[in-house]
Amino acid sequence: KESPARKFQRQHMDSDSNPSNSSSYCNLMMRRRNMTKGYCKSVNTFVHNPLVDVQAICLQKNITCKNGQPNCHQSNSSIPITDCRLTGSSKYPNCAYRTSNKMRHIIVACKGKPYVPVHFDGSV
Ligand SMILES: Nc1ncnc2c1ncn2[C@@H]1O[C@H](C(=O)NS(=O)(=O)C[C@H]2[C@@H](O)[C@H](n3ccc(=O)[nH]c3=O)O[C@@H]2CO)[C@@H](O)[C@H]1O
Repeated sequence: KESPARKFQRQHMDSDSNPSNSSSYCNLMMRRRNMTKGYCKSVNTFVHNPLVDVQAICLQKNITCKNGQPNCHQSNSSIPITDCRLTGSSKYPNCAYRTSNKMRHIIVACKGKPYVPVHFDGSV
């Protein structure tokens, strides 16, 4: 069974690539990372920093998550991300995404021992 930490890495980590402004990045990556099975995941962010840098965000002060839980943390610097957003004309199983590269502070929820990212809460 996939752990929450591994699921976060599968869904949100892409340290090896720079934010590519190729419009096919999201179409490829959403499939490759298994987020188009059964339904097209509507919004997903990939983070392009090394995993250790994203794990270090859990050491920042606690802030409230969107769901009200108190275990979120915001990166103190802005980092390169790629937001993937389903297009209106997308028809399952052909999930079509708009790819947008951004520099943002990201907000993650952390959990467990070791205390690591398990959920992407948003970016600012
Ligand atoms: N405090 C917590 N502590 C611990 N765990 C917590 C906590 N909160 C949730 N989980 C868990 O996380 C799991 C999960 O998948 N939550 S999810 O909201 O659907 C994820 C969002 C995100 O993937 C994506 N999105 C969204 C915006 C954006 O900019 N970029 C972007 O990628 O869209 C998704 C839907 O919004 C779920 O098992 C829930 O129980």
